[in-house]
Order: sequence, then structure tokens, then C-alpha cells
Amino acid sequence: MTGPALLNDCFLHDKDRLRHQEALDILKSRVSRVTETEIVRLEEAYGRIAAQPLKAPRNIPLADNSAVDGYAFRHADHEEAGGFFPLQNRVSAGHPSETALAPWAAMQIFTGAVMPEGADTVAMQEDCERHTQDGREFVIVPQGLKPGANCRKAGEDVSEGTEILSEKSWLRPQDLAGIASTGTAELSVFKKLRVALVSTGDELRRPGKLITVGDVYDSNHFLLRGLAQSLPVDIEDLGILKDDGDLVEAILRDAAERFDVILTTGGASRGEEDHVLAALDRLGQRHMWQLAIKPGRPMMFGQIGNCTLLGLPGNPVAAMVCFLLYARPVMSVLAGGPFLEPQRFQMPAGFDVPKKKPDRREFYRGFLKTEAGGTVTAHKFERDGSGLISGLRAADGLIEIPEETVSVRKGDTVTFLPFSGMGIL
Ligand SMILES: Nc1nc2c(c(=O)[nH]1)N[C@H]1C(S)=C(S)[C@@H](COP(=O)(O)OP(=O)(O)OC[C@H]3O[C@@H](n4cnc5c(N)ncnc54)[C@H](O)[C@@H]3O)O[C@H]1N2
Ligand code: MOO
Repeated sequence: MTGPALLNDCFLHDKDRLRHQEALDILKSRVSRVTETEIVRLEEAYGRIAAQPLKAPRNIPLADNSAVDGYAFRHADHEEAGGFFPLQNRVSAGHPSETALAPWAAMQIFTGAVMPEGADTVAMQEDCERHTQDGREFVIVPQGLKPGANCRKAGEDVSEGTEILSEKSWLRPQDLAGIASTGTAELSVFKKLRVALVSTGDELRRPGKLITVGDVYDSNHFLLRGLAQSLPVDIEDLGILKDDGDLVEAILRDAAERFDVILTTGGASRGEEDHVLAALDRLGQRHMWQLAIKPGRPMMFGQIGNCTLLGLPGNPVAAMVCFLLYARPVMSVLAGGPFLEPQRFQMPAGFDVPKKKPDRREFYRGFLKTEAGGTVTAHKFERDGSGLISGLRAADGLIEIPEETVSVRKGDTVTFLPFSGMGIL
């Protein structure tokens, strides 16, 4: 166990808690891929992680072709022909010319059609004039085109042998287009991570049920289900566990046999009704707990056999922040991908925080504003409560305030982590 000593967390000072960077170091040192590979058709590959590199087996495009609808000619002929070319034949996409371009002639050509042998330049249709003389067709091509104009060269997108996909790449729509352009129909990817979702707390009820005073709807289930879906996962809902130590332990023991990851929410701190921590300590090993961050202090990470347990705090804001900062990169690595660091941008603060506690890193819910001069500034959701889903909904991302900072003034440079850089559209 690498976590700090088991103190009663009410009396634990931030100085004694693990710093954000230390937490990341622990996570990085403790996790590696657990998934096997499988072959999937390209239609099924979106959002998966490539298990093998891929090289382009041929040039893309395969042959020189026209970028416009117009007239293909040999640039060196232009001056001698005075831009006046007899028309030889027409070539369209998918129907290459069987004959080479004759000297001082032009061919009508369409976008994507293969350049006829001997032609190197294409003039746009709307810049040219067509004439008929003695029953023959001619085209007048204006001066001023550079040699090779409007011609797309073979291999200009990707040349034969280039590695277009490396292992561990996430397959985005544009990657699938790139793979398809090589003619590849199937590829090797890592299998989906088997994830169990668990909510804990006697007060929780699922939407659709009536509630009375003291009850709370289980919003975290839906938050985490949505967040996890940005990763290649198969999710199983294990429902809401009552605050009963034996029950929590039995369910986690069973889940650890069947899943790669158990993602829990609630029961992570040290209260008498917080049973996840106690169950983890009885069943497996705790590698991390109690971070010097806000929100998300009771974030827990450990293992039960080969199953990774990510214990997120119950407060919704803390659950989301901890998922994005810790659970997401861990789950990516377990699934065969990279340790996903959030994107970070520096920008001026549009808010003041007169006093911030030292020794802990804080993450505010932030939204962006474009000021009159075009400068983008980061603004803090005005209320801090870790139970406020409204703040998460108003935000475009998180504002990260480092441990050593004790105040923020308008105009200070702050770090902004957009949600879009953490898998949330
Ligand atoms: N004595 C201490 N008390 C608390 C500490 C502490 O250090 N010492 N830490 C506080 C912090 S920070 C957080 S965050 C919370 C998290 O604790 P738990 O993970 O044990 O969460 P719960 O106590 O089960 O619930 C906290 C809060 O969140 C609501 N909740 C829980 N699950 C859900 C859900 N699925 N959907 C919606 N809301 C949920 C729950 O009703 C509580 O209101 O602990 C502080 N306490
Ligand atoms: O971390 Mo608790 O994270 O403040 O709500």
C-alpha cells in the first residue's frame, strides 16, 4: 500500500494528503493493459483502440488526378499553342483515358479523374472558352497557370509504406476515413473493458420512483454512465447498494471476479456509513486514498484480485472531477490506450478568489467568455458546493488552481481544462 497512513480524515491536513501529481504517479505506476485483442470490421471500430500499427499498402491517391472540373493540358505546350487547344476526348472520375494526351491538345476532365498520360496541368472550366470550328471542338485556356496547377499528385495524402496508425491510437471518425482510404476492411483492436457501475447509499433512489424527505435521486449513475461511454467499455449496472458493510463486501467480491473495473460512487470517505473503503481494505489492496484536492478529496483507487476499483466520492461534482482526472486515464490504460492527460490552456481569469487554502489543488467549474477585444477569459461558476449539478452544467470545463496559489485576481493567468479535451462533447 502506498497511500498515506490510515488517519481519521477529519483530522488529516492537506499537507498530509497526496498531491495531484503524486496521485497521477501512483496511478501510472500501478496500471497496465488488461484487455485482449479482437478483430472488428471498420463499421464497428469507432471509439476503439488500435492494437496493431497499420502501414499504407499503396499511395493515396493511387494516381495523379484532377482537383477541378476543367481541361487538362501539357503546360509546356501552352505558349506554342497560344492557349488554343483542340479537344481530344473527355475523362471522368472512375473512367481513365485509354489514350495519352496528343501534342498541343487538351482533354476535358472532371474532379477526381485520373490525369491522362502526358497532361500535367488543369485549367478550371469557368476560366476557359469552348469553340466549335469546322465541326471540331476547341478550348481556349488562359495564361498564368503554374505547371501542375489543379493537379493532385499520387501519394500526396499518404505515400506507400507510411505508418498511418500506431498501436494505442484512439479511432476517431477521421482515423476511420484514413484507414478506409487504404482499403482496410477489418482491424485488430483491444476488447472493450468490462465495467461495473455501483452507487452506494441508503438515501438513493432511481428516477421514476417516488421519493420522500431524506431520499436523493441517483444522479451519479447517469453522470458516470455517460462519462464512461467516451471510452471503449461494456457497462453493467449493479444498482444501488445499501449502507451495509457485509452487503457491499459481498457484491464487490463477486464483481471483482467478473469485471475489469468497478466504478463506485459514494461511501468513499471515513464515516461509519462509508463502506466501500472498508470493503476494499478487507478484500484487496488500497493504493491511493485522500488527495489534497478540492473537490474529490476521498478519491480511492485499489485492486481486488485483478480487478481495479475506482472509488469516486458521492458528491456529484467531486465524482465528475475525479472521473475526468483519474478514472478516465486509468480506464484508458487498462483498455490498451494511453494515460489520457486533459488538454490545458492558459488564459486570463475573469474572476477573483481573495483567499484560497494553500497546499491543495482546486478545480472550479469554469466557463469561457469572449471579451469585446476578442480575448477569451475563464470565469468561475459563482457557487462552490460539491453537490451542485447546475455548476457542472453551466461549465465548459475546469479551472485548475495549483497548490501554491493562495489568491486569484481578475487578469491573472489561469489554466483551463476544457471538457471537450476530456471526452465530453
Ligand atoms: N468527516 C468528514 N466528512 C466528509 C469528508 C471528510 O473528509 N470528513 N469529506 C467530504 C467530502 S470532500 C466529500 S466529496 C464527501 C464524499 O463522501 P462519500 O464518497 O463517502 O459520499 P457519501 O457520503 O456517500 O455522499 C456524499 C453526498 O453525495 C450524495 N450522493 C452520494 N451518491 C450519490 C449519487 N449516486 N447520486 C447523487 N448524489 C449522491 C449523498 O447523498 C451525499 O449528499 O464526504 C464529505 N464528508
Ligand atoms: O471533495 Mo468533496 O470533494 O469537497 O465534495
